Amino acid sequence: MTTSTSGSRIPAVLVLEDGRTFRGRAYGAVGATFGEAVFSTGMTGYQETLTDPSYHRQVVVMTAPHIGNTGVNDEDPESARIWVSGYVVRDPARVPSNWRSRRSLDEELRKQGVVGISGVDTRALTRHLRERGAMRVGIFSGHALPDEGVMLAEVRQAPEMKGADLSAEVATKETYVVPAIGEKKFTVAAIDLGIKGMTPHRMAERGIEVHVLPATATAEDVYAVAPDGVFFSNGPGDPSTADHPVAVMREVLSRKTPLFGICFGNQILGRALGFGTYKLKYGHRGINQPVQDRSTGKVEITAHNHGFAVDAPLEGATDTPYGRVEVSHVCLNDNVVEGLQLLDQPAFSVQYHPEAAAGPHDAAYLFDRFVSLMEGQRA
Ligand SMILES: NC(=O)CC[C@H](N)C(=O)O
Repeated sequence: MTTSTSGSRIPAVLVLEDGRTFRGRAYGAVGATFGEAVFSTGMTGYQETLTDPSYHRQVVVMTAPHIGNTGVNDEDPESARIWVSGYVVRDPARVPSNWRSRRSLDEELRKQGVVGISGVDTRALTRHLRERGAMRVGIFSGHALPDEGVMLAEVRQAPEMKGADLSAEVATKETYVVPAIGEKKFTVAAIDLGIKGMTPHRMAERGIEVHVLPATATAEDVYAVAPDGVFFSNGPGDPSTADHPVAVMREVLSRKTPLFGICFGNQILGRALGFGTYKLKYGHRGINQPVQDRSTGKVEITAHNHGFAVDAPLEGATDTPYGRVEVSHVCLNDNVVEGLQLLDQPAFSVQYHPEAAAGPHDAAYLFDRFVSLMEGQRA
């Protein structure tokens, strides 16, 4: 039997920056942590969520009440470590059960020093965040907790997500290559702004050799790999700070190289084309978000993790220095822009996660569209 904090008696308290508090018990590491409080509606896929670098500096609240049921395996992580800065659950599994499970989730959180809290009414907390918006939060655990006023002051001193430039903190420092599976058909330069492991894998499955470059890569670095296409990844932080990738993308657009972006990559395309980005009240996070592909009219259920969005006109084409652009995808819950498609050159992006880790596979066709753009360029 592994020791577990899921039955822990160590007190913990969650303090929101507006002064609301929730009491519970320590889960994972014991200590104090800070971040932006956000909620995820995924019923499964907690390992993918925890290890998605886009969650850097966020404290994730799980709306699904039972977390940890399938333990922790060695196959599902999306990167080499847990990135969330804190984790909030209602009722952690006392005994994980799955053929792939190697250890319990609370053990893994402790091993990686991630402070969490359990026994919280995560529905009430989520409703609060939905009404008031995402905000800073602290989790404090231990037998001798500071006064509430002290904790609140610490929460209010933590950095905000708005204005945060975080890609370089999570991205690879060195270029690495993910080989094509089977016959190699294309080379893609992928700018790592916080890339999830499944993304190059989805490309590799389609015969693409993926050169994953650091967030600081220049256009020269990109073209040094002689790419058939260029990809801009997901990543943490505020897209309004991403001036360097925006400049690199403009170079790619001016050369008309096939281009695909996911999530942060979509926001960077928006900015490269001259649109603004803004912070959503509480964002989209989970694996059950309905999106419409306006080119086919089809509705897909998709995985999301974004707190910012592109401010582009939903109807009609907009003229940009790189030709006309249309909003290709919209979220059916709130009409947020979920994709951009250039009409006069081979470039597009989506705000959500076709790599589906975790999440439904409805949007896998987007990787095929990227392949078609690269084929079209060769024809
Ligand atoms: N998953 C992502 O790429 C997120 C993009 C950006 N950090 C946001 O919150 O909107």
